[in-house]
Amino acid sequence: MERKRLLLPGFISPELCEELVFVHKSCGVVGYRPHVFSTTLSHLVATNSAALIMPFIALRERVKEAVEEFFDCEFELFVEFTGLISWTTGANIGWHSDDNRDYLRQRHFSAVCYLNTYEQDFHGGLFHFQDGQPATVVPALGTVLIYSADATNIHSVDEVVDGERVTMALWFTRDQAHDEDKKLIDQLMNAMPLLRKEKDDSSDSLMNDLCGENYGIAPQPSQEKEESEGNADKDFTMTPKQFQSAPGDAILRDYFVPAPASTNMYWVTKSETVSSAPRNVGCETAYETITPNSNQEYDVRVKRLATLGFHCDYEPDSMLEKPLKLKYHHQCIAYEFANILHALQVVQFHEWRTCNSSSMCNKNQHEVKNQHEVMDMVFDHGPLKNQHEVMDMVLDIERTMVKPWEEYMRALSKDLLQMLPAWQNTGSIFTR
Ligand SMILES: O=C(O)CCC(=O)C(=O)O
Ligand SMILES: [Fe+2]
Repeated sequence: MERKRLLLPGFISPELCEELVFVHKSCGVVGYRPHVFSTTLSHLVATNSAALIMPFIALRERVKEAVEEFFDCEFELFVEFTGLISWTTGANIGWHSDDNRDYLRQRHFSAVCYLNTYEQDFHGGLFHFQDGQPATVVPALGTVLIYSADATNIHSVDEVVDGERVTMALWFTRDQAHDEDKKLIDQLMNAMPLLRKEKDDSSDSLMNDLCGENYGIAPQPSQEKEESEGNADKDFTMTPKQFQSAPGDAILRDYFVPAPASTNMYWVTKSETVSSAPRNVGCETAYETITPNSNQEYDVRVKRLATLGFHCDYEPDSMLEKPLKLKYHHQCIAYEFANILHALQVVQFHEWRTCNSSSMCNKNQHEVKNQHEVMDMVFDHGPLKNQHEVMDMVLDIERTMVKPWEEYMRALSKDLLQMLPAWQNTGSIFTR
């Protein structure tokens, strides 16, 4: 019988699953159907977060190779779509095949990568094939499900009844005209500020720092010396040896500060509501969980921050894209974020790295103190001396949260800048 589906448990490491969930929870927008959120690679590039495509690249390539091997079509496929998709309470999909619309006919194979686990992270959301085996797929962190996108694989997904079900969806095509890589490479070449033709001396200097001699940019010792002296009081999170010439803040910000998409892409409306304007929601409004309540409208970024205890006062239309400060419960935090997306990325990054979820925390329990516990200790308990110590450790948001995030983004940016010329030359996105 012709092969039509394959289940690969444990295909993705727990660490990578958690990293991709971090990307989704800090960058995702409202999806194509109610209760669904999505993060496409092209959206990451468009919101000045191109570095965050890096965690996808090797996995995307490995899944493509697994699909080609299983369906015996080595070197014939192109990735047509890559995206993180999450389903919250109420989301479901009835019987369908993945190529069931005229504009989807180019989709030949599907891969669903499960990034979290049934009955641990969400309830409901089981996957079913209409006929054949397996009849039901139970989503489990790290599992990849591969199937042909045609009518031999009619499937459905039960309604999610609680929590947030996160996947990476990939579609593959034999039709080069629908190759996602080419479009992404073009978009990257236009979006990366330091690769633009009009780049100035300071961007050359940053390129040198990030990429060494890969770009053939001559070092500028005298200028570097001046710059590093001029920025002597600034710590850009690199050791002096790695990073002798600190670039100007403006360039660094160009690199790392995300640029939000339009507000309506983050705004979840009541499905019944047709045209009401977004409500002005103050920071005291309770947003305990991402699980949407059909009676509420909300900005998904504000809600995700609130889920982790961080609140901001804002006017939906104007303030979120401007510099803003957060409160942790009722305590003001002095650090000013460039915009709400910046705040969300930093907070979600810290949550991921100090997380309470599966693998990492189990491994590092004695080393990593849960953010919430520490914060609660700061504000509610403990002798004053200890409070000060903990305050020093935690409330210095810039040092404990912003800088580690910058360091992570810098490392990814470096990898991206190093890969981009090869991607451009070959017209395809690959790691090796
Ligand atoms: O998330 C899943 O398990 C499958 C989703 C699906 O069928 C689709 O997006 O077409
Ligand atoms: Fe589907």
